[in-house]
Amino acid sequence: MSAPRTPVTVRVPAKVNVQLAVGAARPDGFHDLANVFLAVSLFDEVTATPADTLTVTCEGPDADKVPLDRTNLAARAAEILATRAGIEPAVHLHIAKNIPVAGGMAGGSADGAAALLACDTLWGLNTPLAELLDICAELGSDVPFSLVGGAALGTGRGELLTPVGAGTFHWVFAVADGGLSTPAVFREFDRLAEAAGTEIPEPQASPALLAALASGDADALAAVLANDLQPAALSLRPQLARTLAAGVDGGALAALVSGSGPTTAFLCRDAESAEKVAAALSASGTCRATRIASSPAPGATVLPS
Ligand SMILES: C[C@](O)(CO)[C@H](O)COP(=O)(O)OP(=O)(O)OC[C@H]1O[C@@H](n2ccc(N)nc2=O)[C@H](O)[C@@H]1O
Ligand SMILES: Nc1ncnc2c1ncn2[C@@H]1O[C@H](COP(=O)(O)OP(=O)(O)OP(=O)(O)O)[C@@H](O)[C@H]1O
Repeated sequence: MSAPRTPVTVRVPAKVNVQLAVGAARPDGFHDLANVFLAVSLFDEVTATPADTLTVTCEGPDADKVPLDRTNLAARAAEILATRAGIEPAVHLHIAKNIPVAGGMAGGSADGAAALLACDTLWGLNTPLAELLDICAELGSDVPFSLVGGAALGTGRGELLTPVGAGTFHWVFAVADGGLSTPAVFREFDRLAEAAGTEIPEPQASPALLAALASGDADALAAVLANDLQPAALSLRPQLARTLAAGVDGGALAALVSGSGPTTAFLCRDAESAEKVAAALSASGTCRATRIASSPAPGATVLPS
């Protein structure tokens, strides 16, 4: 067990949920999900450097919206890992943030998973993957997927992962002004369901969606994309409907809210079409910025030093 003295940098992807089926609220406040995660090629990087105490810094266009105290998921990951190993979390964590903050793309979760892997490597712990995944689940429902990446079905509250097949797809993401709180979107989902008075069915992964995802057929996937949180996100942020429409008018095969939003995701036929959709979204004035990405992307990865 020898710990490298040089800094360790981990690259970690954002996610989009191509199916997000949400069940009724559980007694613990969480919702059971059938959550088909897809990692996309928008990345944060977390660098762990030996230090006297645990500190966090962040750079990037949204850096001012990222907490630098112990509530940062990267700091929490380092603390939990150090406590389990019986050592001090003597590390400086620097986050190069490219994933939209509070955007429904699991940016904080990504940094938690990246910091965990970076610290595990820096401290030479070689923690087994199953144990790393347990720590990820303790950090948040999306964090296990950020560690493994690719494409996976998440059940339970989203933390129990089964890998699924995925061909290549091209995406545009429209970044909105301001974020949406994930708990607030789930609460709005509950409120809308109660107002509608309908029974919420058990969440089930769609066989048609899994087949379309595996085939790499963008038209087939476009026909079955589904996010049960979308009505709740639109209820809290009605102007997102204009962004969704602008992307479809601009040539996207399909549009949906990414996870709990407010980032919107546009599935495109190919890389060339994605450029055109991004330009149309920018010209529409209905979003703050656009990002082009492809999927699937690898999970948290240590970069060569
Ligand atoms: C919307 C998604 O991003 C889809 O992947 C996730 O379900 C959210 O995952 P996350 O941000 O990691 O969420 P967590 O940190 O685990 O939980 C934050 C809050 O979101 C709500 N929450 C989250 C996950 C879940 N399956 N049911 C929930 O109701 C709960 O109010 C919870 O207190
Ligand atoms: N490393 C981090 N990066 C960004 N936000 C963080 C981080 N750590 C903690 N947070 C807090 O988490 C909140 C949600 O941020 P995040 O970017 O993870 O949202 P999200 O992408 O909507 O999450 P999800 O898709 O998992 O629901 C932020 O408003 C911030 O207060």
